[in-house]
Amino acid sequence: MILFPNAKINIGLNITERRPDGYHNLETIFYPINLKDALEVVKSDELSFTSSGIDIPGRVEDNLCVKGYHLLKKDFDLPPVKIHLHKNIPIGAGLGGGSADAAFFIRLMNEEFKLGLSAQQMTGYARLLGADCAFFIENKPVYAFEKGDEFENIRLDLSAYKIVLVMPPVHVSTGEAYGGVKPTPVKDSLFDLINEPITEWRKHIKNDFETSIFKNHVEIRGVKAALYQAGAIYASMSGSGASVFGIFDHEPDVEFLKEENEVYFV
Ligand SMILES: C[C@](O)(CO)[C@H](O)COP(=O)(O)OP(=O)(O)OC[C@H]1O[C@@H](n2ccc(N)nc2=O)[C@H](O)[C@@H]1O
Ligand SMILES: Nc1ncnc2c1ncn2[C@@H]1O[C@H](COP(=O)(O)OP(=O)(O)OP(=O)(O)O)[C@@H](O)[C@H]1O
Repeated sequence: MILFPNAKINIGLNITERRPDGYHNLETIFYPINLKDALEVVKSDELSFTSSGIDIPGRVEDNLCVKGYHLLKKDFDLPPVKIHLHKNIPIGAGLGGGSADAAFFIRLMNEEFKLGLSAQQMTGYARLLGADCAFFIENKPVYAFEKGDEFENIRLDLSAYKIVLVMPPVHVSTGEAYGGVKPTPVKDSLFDLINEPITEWRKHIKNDFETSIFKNHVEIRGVKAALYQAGAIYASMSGSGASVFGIFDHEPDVEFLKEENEVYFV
């Protein structure tokens, strides 16, 4: 069976406090976008993992799909499988690519081997693999809070707009990004702010990671400025970076950004 795990963007991201477990409480809007990996799983004689496309750093046993297999294997009598991942979603981008692979792997195994897991149970497994993973089980626009793994449904449809995603030639690790932020409680919640017209978002909706990441990586700040110059209604870094997205009400001319960056229309 083949599934196509998609990326997400964060519209606003407020890091509100440090938790006793070393993680941070936050609030953000997760929005799924049309940039996808391809994940294939077939029954086999032994467990294996291969990948193509963008190179994935790290050991095979640390790949979130392989970790997902071992997690489910604890509770279910699973046969060995051959996993192949074609990687299109940039890594170290704040797009949740690895997390999407993990969640879609759980969904795929549930369907292929009739594990009978509900969405809520799959979300429980996904949460154990990473804070971002849980979102990709239901994979619809949500307001997320706590570690980013508790959700409230929202109505948000950006299909009438053009979303341009820019990946500068820089990778930011999630750990590095959290290390640079001073948690601050919020006055106005994103849960309400997201209902304002998009033309108002620029004034009120921010990503707390930008301050420190822009200091260390001026080229990322440059991309955001360029998207506004090209006429974006709203532009922001996604998650912990390094990708930056712009929301436009027209097809923008962003040819000039392609010289230095990867550019996607999502
Ligand atoms: C930046 C975001 O992408 C926003 O959606 C996420 O918060 C990151 O989620 P993720 O990559 O799934 O994170 P995990 O793999 O669970 O954790 C990576 C590292 O990020 C930090 N981390 C992550 C999530 C969170 N709420 N607080 C944290 O402090 C921790 O240092 C952790 O060791
Ligand atoms: N299936 C996978 N795809 C990509 N990276 C993976 C995968 N499984 C494990 N990883 C590991 O995760 C690391 C990427 O995580 P990182 O948080 O830096 O980037 P990200 O893709 O932007 O994710 P996020 O949006 O959650 O921050 C890689 O260095 C890699 O070692």
